[in-house]
Amino acid sequence: MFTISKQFHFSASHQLHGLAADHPCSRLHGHNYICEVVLQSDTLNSVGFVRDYRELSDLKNYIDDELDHRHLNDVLGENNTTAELMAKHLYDWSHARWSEVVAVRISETPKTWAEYRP
Ligand SMILES: Nc1nc2c(c(=O)[nH]1)N=C([C@H](O)[C@H](O)COP(=O)(O)OP(=O)(O)OP(=O)(O)O)CN2
Ligand SMILES: [Zn+2]
Repeated sequence: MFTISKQFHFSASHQLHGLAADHPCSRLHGHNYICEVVLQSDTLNSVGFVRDYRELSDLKNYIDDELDHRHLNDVLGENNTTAELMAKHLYDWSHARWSEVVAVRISETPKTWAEYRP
């Protein structure tokens, strides 16, 4: 099995709901996010790629246009904007385009990662 991944960086604000009132993440705040998309395949194309990293540029465009420097609560509607749910959102978006996508990981801080892998 071959595994490749690529990271996409963006900055955005959010506010989590359902937490204790004194939880800092109940307040409006922001992160420098990293989205890492993971692709796997048993086979390689004629060049030797699972998929050309450059073919993932539509995800970069989506992140730049729809998520970067935006308020994620507005983008995701009523949904909470936890890292777990952001990973699921970006997995669904990516897997619909590239069948080799098996997981998406989201980092909000240098110490944290959340992964969605069905
Ligand atoms: N399982 C999850 N826990 C938390 C999430 C999340 O998305 N999933 N999100 C947050 C906050 O939005 C934010 O990520 C803060 O995280 P935290 O680790 O508390 O960040 P700090 O820099 O304040 O942590 P330190 O321990 O002070 O370094 C919270 N939890
Ligand atoms: Zn946060």
